[in-house]
Amino acid sequence: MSVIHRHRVSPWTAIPMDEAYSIIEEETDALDSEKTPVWRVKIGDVLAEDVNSAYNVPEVRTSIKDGYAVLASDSPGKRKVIGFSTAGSPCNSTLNPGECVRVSTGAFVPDSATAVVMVELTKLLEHDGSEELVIEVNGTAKDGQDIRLPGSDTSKGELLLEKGSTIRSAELGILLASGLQLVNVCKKPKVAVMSTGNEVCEAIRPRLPIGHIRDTNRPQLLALCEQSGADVIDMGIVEDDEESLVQAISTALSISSVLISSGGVSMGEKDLLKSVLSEKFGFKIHFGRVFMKPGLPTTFATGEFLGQKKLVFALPGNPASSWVCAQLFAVPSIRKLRGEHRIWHTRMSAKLSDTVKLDSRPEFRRGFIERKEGEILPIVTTTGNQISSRLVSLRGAQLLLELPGKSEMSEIPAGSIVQALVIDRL
Ligand SMILES: Nc1nc2c(c(=O)[nH]1)N[C@H]1C(S)=C(S)[C@@H](COP(=O)(O)OP(=O)(O)OC[C@H]3O[C@@H](n4cnc5c(N)ncnc54)[C@H](O)[C@@H]3O)O[C@H]1N2
Ligand code: MOO
Repeated sequence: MSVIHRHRVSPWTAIPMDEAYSIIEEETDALDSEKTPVWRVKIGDVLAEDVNSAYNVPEVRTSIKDGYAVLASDSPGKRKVIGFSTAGSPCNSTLNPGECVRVSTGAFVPDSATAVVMVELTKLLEHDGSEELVIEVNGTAKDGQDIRLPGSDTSKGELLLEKGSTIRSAELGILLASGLQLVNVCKKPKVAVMSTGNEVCEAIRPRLPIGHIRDTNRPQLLALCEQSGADVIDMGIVEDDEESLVQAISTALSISSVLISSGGVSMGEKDLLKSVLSEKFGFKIHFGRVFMKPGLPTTFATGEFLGQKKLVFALPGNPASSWVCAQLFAVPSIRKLRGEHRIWHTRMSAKLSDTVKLDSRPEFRRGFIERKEGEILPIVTTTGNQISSRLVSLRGAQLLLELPGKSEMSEIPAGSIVQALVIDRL
């Protein structure tokens, strides 16, 4: 299209954030799952089924203490040690009055025993040089004392991990403890990432011609998607012309479920992403602008390619815009594709350290938090100048402040409580 024919007013309504979130949730379907041997399940995998315990834990009565299995009905005094039950070597001798079995923590408690007395409450009276023969128990034991009953930790059939749980170190142990051999794990989405723009160059180039810029969006987006659980595919930099875009997008869609691009979605004559997606691929553009800052021209499209549904996040080229919009839209979508239940960033309250002037659009300022003595809420400070081109406004960002658009209120004073989305470790 020649520049003389470009739109002079955007044909795209800037939709509110909530609507954009709903569309993405609606259009993203969890991918299929596959049966996987439990020993192959990795940190970050998501379960596609509930995991129930295949047996009781513990399976038998076990000792909570290192000590002696006794009859609670015996009075304090001497006990003959008739055997020992250690973890892995159970002893099931029948106890008569005045007898005990030495037990260690986690070991089987003989069926006839009714309590365990810990070693600290006993005295050694006789031994044969290596083994205890007679001990003395100080005080009386309560019925059931220090005995862990079968199924008291988890019972057979109990829900251990819910479908949609992400495997972390604790969940890995719980999964292995379940006794399952195979478990359904969600497949990871393949996400292709490309940068567009004739001025965009590989970041590692030592020198760039005037008017060119280093591609920082693509490495950032690849890292963010990978960190969010996707298998990423680097599609490189694509020139701003229809033919190159069609070619690159076709390749990307043939090997991925999701395409994330940056650049080429605004009002310039080279901003071809929307028209290429709708006219050359027949994709539905669900939104072409969102009433937000940064990221006004953020575009989301879906369509069929080679018989499969594909999602496209065509993000603005400005570095802060592409990264913030990927956090807000692409990350939750990746989480949903890979079967996670909680897909949206956690929201928290924080106290503003400085007064902020509001923009006409709702704004997602980047911030970091500090704890101050005497303050209940964490204090949030923004990362300086928030212009969308300023890459370093992303540095150290833990939160995206959810600031409203300007109304009768044109600023939020220091000390006010604001809502923020948690995007990194606090
Ligand atoms: N007339 C209008 N102009 C602009 C509007 C508008 O509504 N009317 N919207 C502005 C907003 S808001 C944004 S955000 C940008 C987004 O524009 P594009 O997505 O078309 O992005 P480009 O023009 O291709 O690039 C913008 C900016 O970002 C730099 N860039 C691009 N790719 C990369 C990359 N991979 N790594 C680092 N930096 C990149 C590029 O050089 C430009 O400086 O449009 C406004 N304009
Ligand atoms: O919406 Mo844009 O990202 O402000 O420059």
